[in-house]
Amino acid sequence: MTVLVRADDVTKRFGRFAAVEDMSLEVRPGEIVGLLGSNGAGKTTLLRVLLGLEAADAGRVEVLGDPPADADRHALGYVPQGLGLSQSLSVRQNVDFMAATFSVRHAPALPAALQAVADEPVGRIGLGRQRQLAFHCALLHSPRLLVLDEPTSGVDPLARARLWDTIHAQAEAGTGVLVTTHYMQEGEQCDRLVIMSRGRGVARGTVDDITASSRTAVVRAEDWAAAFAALDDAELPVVLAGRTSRVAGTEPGDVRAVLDAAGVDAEVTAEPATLEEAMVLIEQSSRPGPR
Ligand SMILES: Nc1ncnc2c1ncn2[C@@H]1O[C@H](COP(=O)(O)OP(=O)(O)OP(=O)(O)O)[C@@H](O)[C@H]1O
Repeated sequence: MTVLVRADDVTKRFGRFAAVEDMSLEVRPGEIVGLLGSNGAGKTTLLRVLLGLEAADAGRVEVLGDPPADADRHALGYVPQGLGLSQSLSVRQNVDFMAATFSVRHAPALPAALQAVADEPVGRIGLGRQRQLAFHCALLHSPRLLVLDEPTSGVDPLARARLWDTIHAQAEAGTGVLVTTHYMQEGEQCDRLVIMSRGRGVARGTVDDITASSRTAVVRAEDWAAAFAALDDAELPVVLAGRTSRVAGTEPGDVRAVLDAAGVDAEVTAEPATLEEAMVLIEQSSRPGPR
């Protein structure tokens, strides 16, 4: 099957600092690939290299079989973190501008929420609608590959769900989607994930692949506050989920020993880690050790 975008061992440096190092990934038609990682992991830089907005210092990138600089722009839709809209132009003028850029003769109708503010300058409409507009503009020319950099950051849960409906509809129609996100619930909506840490790819696969090797000790106690306090005092990486304490990457036996020493009666079981817990464990284990 066609590969829409492929990166092989890509490195991008700013001065001596490698923002992206030996990164490889590919996106095929109809799949949603999530690029996850903490702030500064290198996600945006990698997207910019894939789109030809930054030149790689090493490695190879192909967009529909061509180097990014020669890639057919009509095949690409991009929603950057900053949205790329003209703030002083109205909603309708932004759409007209993008339609003209891509020679789109029959632009799809504006969604109702944008129709209501069609003549407002973009700088005066809310962030949720601005994101919706950026999506609308990126999709005007029916791209084969959609690249989204934190597309739902700062929007309310309902607007986020709607944007994800659009992403799924695009993928179902055959568009390949590469999306960065900080929200783990969004990671769970992707077909595959690539996790970056300090510029490198540190894990990849489906959510199940990524969480499979990580376990969490789960503590249920009548005196849940005492259980949490004992585990926290022992400096275990404990978090509260309702009245249950979760200690990712820690053996139940070690957790039980702490609770026994503190005289807290509790049931301790091992469960699969959530994606968020697995991410924290992956991030910790990929940290360089003390020199
Ligand atoms: N033009 C640049 N010049 C120098 N350093 C840069 C430049 N662009 C990015 N960096 C650095 O490269 C690293 C990766 O940045 P990048 O924006 O790619 O990370 P990110 O994973 O997208 O982070 P975030 O989730 O916060 O957007 C950061 O340390 C950043 O400061």
